[in-house]
Amino acid sequence: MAELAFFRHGEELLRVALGERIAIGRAPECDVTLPDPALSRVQAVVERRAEGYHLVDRSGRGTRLGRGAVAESPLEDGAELHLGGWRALFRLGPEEQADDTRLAEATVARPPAPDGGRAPPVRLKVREGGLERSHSLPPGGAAVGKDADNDVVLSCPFASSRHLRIEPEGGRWWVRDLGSTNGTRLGGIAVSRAELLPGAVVAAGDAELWLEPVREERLAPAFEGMSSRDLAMAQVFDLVQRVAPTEAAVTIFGETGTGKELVARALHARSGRADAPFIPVNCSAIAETLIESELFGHEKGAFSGADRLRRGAFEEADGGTIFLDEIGELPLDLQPKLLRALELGEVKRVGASRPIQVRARIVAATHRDLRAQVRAGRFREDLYYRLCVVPVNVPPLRARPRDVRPLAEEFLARAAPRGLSLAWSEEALEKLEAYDWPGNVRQLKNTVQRALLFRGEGRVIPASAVTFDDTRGEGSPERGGADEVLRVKGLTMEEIEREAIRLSLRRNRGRRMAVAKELAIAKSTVMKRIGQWGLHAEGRGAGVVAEGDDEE
Ligand SMILES: Nc1ncnc2c1ncn2[C@@H]1O[C@H](COP(=O)(O)OP(=O)(O)OP(=O)(O)O)[C@@H](O)[C@H]1O
Repeated sequence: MAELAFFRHGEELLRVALGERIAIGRAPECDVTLPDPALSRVQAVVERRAEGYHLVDRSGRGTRLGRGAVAESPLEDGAELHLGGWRALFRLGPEEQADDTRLAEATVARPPAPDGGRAPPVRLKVREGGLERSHSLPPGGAAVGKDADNDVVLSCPFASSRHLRIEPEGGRWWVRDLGSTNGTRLGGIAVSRAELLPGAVVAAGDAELWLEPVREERLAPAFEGMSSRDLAMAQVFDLVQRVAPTEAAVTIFGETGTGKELVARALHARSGRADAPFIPVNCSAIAETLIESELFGHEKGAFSGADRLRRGAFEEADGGTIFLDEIGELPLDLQPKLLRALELGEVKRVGASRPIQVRARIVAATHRDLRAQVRAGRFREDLYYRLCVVPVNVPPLRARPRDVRPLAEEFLARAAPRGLSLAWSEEALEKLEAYDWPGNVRQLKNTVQRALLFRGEGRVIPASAVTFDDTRGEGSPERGGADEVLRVKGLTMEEIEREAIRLSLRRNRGRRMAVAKELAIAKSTVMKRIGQWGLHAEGRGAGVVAEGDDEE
C-alpha cells in the first residue's frame, strides 16, 4: 500500500497509509491534522485514480511539491510535499511498484517486512492517570476504548467508547482511529490511520499508548511445557535433549516447585519410550507401609487388605518411564529392592515367590542433598551411584530472575477467564520481580491465581492484588490471621484444606505428626497432601531441607 511519511526537523514522525483518499490540513476533520498556522484548514487531498495517486491543492494558493507549488499533480514514488514546517514523502507500496514498470528502477524499496509479513511481536504499553501498564498484543491486534468489551479498556473520560484499533498489516503495526470524538493523535498530529513506529506515542484523550518491542528470547518456544529465557535452564534443556534418547539413569535435583517433574516428563517425551506410560510415584506422599506394594505390586492375600492382585508402578511403567519423586524419602529397607530393579531389570510383587522382568527406565528427583543423605547413612551409596549417572540440576527461580515476568504473563494468560484479556500493571510485575520465591515456579503460579481472585473488577492487575504466600519473618499473629481470612474467602474446599495444612505446617515447623494431631487427620493424609500440593518446604524455611530435621 502506498504511504506518506511525515517528517519534522528531519525526523520521521509518522507514516500514513493511503487508501482511496486522504485530506491533509489544519482542521480536525482532516484525516491528517497538522497543527501548523501556515496551512489551510484543508490544505490538500491525495487521491487514488486509475492511473495512480494525485495531489490536489485545496488551499487555493497551491501546495508545494518538490520545488514548485502545484494546483494538481500526479505523485511519483519519492515525491516530496512541503506542508508548512512539515515534509511528507510519498512512497509506493510493493504492489504498486510491481504495476509501475516505469518507476521500477528509480524506486528506493522499503525495507522488506520482517519475518515474511508477520508484524514483529510487541507489547502495548498504556499510561493513564500516572499509572503504566503492559498488555500483550494478540497477533490480530487490539481494540482500545472506554467500553468494557475492548481488548484494552481506557478509563480516561475524554476517550471514546471505541476509540482506536492497533492492527498489523504488511508486517507492520498501524493505529486506526475508530471515529472517536476527540481524535487519535500521533506525535501531536490527529490521524485516521498511521503506522505505529517503535517509540511513537499515540494519545487517546489523556491516555498515552506506545509499542514496546518484545525481545525474541521472551517468546522462545517452551521446551516440553517449560518456558524459560535463562541460560542455566537452556543448559538443562540441552542436557535433557541429549540424555533423553539414552537409557542412562537420571536424577533431577532442585528445590520444591522448580519444575523437576516437568523435566522428568520431558526426558520421557523425548525418548524412544514416549508412546509407553510415564508413571510418577511420590515417595514422600505414600505411607511407608504401602510404598513397597505401590512400587512393586502385591499378590492377592499378601497382607491383610490385599484382597486382589495389584500390579505395581514398575509393571505399569513397563516399556516406559517410572518417575520416582522425592527419592530421598525412600525407606532404607526398600533401597536394595530398588537397586535390584535397576541392576537386573526385575521386581518381585509383595508376597510373590518369583521376580518379574520389567523394562522401565528410572528417572528420580529430590529436593534433598542426596550425598549428605549417603553420609548420614540414610541413603545407600551403591543406589546413589546407580541412580545419579546423569545428575540434572534445576536452578531455583530466584537464580533466574529474567524468568519471572514471562512466566507471570504465561500463567495469567492461562488462568484468565475465557475471552477476558487481562494485563499486569507495571507495578505488579515489579513487585513479582523483587520477590525471592522460596516456593519457586509453583509459588509464582499460585500467586498469579491469587492475584486473579483479588484483582477487583478491572482488567489491569494492580500491585495490591499480588500477595505472597510466605510468612518468613512475620511472626505477627494479626498478619497470619488476616491472611487466613483473605485466603478462605471465595476459595474452594480443596484450597481451604490446602491452606489449613500449610498454616499448620508453619505453626509446627514442618513436623508432620504434630500437624496430623492438630488437624485430627491421619499422618498418611498429611503426607499425601504435602506431596500433592508441594508443601514439602512449608515450616522448614526456604530451600533445601536441612538434614536431620525430620522429627518422626
Ligand atoms: N519453566 C516452567 N514453565 C512453565 N511452568 C512451569 C515451569 N516450571 C515449573 N512449572 C510449573 O510449576 C509447577 C511445579 O512444577 P513441578 O511439579 O514440575 O516442580 P517440582 O520441582 O517437581 O516440585 P516438587 O519438588 O514439589 O515435586 C507445575 O505446575 C509446573 O507446571
